[in-house]
Amino acid sequence: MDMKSNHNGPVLTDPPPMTLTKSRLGIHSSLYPPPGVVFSHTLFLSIPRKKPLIVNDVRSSSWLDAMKSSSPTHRKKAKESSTELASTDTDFYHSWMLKYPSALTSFEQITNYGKGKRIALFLDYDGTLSPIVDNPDNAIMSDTMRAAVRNVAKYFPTAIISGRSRDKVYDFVGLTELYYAGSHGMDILGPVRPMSNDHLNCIRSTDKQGKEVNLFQPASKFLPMIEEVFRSLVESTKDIKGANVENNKFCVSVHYRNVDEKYWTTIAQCVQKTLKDYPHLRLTHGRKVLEVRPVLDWDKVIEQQMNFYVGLSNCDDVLPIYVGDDRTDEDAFKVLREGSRGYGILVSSIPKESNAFYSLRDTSEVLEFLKSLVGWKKSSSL
Ligand SMILES: O=P(O)(O)OC[C@H]1O[C@H](O[C@H]2O[C@H](CO)[C@@H](O)[C@H](O)[C@H]2O)[C@H](O)[C@@H](O)[C@@H]1O
Repeated sequence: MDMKSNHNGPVLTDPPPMTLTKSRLGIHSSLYPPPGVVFSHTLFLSIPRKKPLIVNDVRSSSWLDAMKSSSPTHRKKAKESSTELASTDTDFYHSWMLKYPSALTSFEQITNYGKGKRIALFLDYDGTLSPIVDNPDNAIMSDTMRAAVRNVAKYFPTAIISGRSRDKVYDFVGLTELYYAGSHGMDILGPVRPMSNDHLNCIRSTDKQGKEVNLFQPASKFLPMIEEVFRSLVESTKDIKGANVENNKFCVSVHYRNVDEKYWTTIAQCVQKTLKDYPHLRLTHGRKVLEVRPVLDWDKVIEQQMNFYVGLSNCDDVLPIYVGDDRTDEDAFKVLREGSRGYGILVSSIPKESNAFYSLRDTSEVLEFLKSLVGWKKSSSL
């Protein structure tokens, strides 16, 4: 595992991603040249390397820079929602949108590509379906958004992908007709299909309603380690006012949104100290959150997720659309972009570099986009 410093600060990375092909995604589109490579059914869980983890010293400015840039501040957010946006900010946003056009104004272009294909929707939860709030337990989804998600799922296979534990995100969304992927895709529950997902090393299980389901947990052996790390981080951060450690089953979130900025280094030091004892875990940055997760080949995890939902048969006609706001969603955007396979849509009210194709400003635009998809589907099937 290498330690790489980029403009976002230090991120512990997995081995360099293998070249992605459409056939590796297992779902092809006639929009792009045919791959000519046969999809392999191998299980992709990579074995963590024994090499000791090298973590950059948290006192280096890159850690703090990454932490500071991980989400707009309250002041910035207030300004963004104001109708009196400074004209320079507006200009900056509009020039950024030339690179990441609005998925609403480009809707016709997206649906033109989607004609004759099955659109599969992947929706992030926090910041995409529910607005970012100070307390993670209060990230409630509006009834209007729930109705829109329920509606869209009638027409397109729809999955909620979250960094949270699967149970927690299910409790927030509460729709049985969806697929749920918790812990950034390390915990997926889905229906049993004919020609099942056996090649993905799924196990049969039953859901809360007692229905038979497929369960995909590529990081199950990390469970005791994550539990241990969770307890250790709760203990080491207990005296930092505002710090909140969330157990997301196969990963742990250390929130610093409510911590005074002068203690951010202390938070980072706690995480760094813990990670030193666990070379098979890595750190990623989210929105005012440090996330500890297993070292896995993330391209493969994402690839498998997509195969899990859409299946491998008749997959040439699938167009995946992934909507998300976070740095962790970038992994999925990258897989879609590099495989020239589908569209990433970044939800952001501030300009930022992304692997997405399109953008939406906030959750209200996500709502509008979902409604538009339903409207388009209804009118096209008349
Ligand atoms: O993949 P996601 O569904 O976007 O999950 C990513 C993290 O989301 C949550 O944290 C974020 O949202 C909170 C509520 O709005 C906010 O308080 C926090 O600052 C954000 O980072 C969740 O609590 C984390 O566990 C997820 O990893």
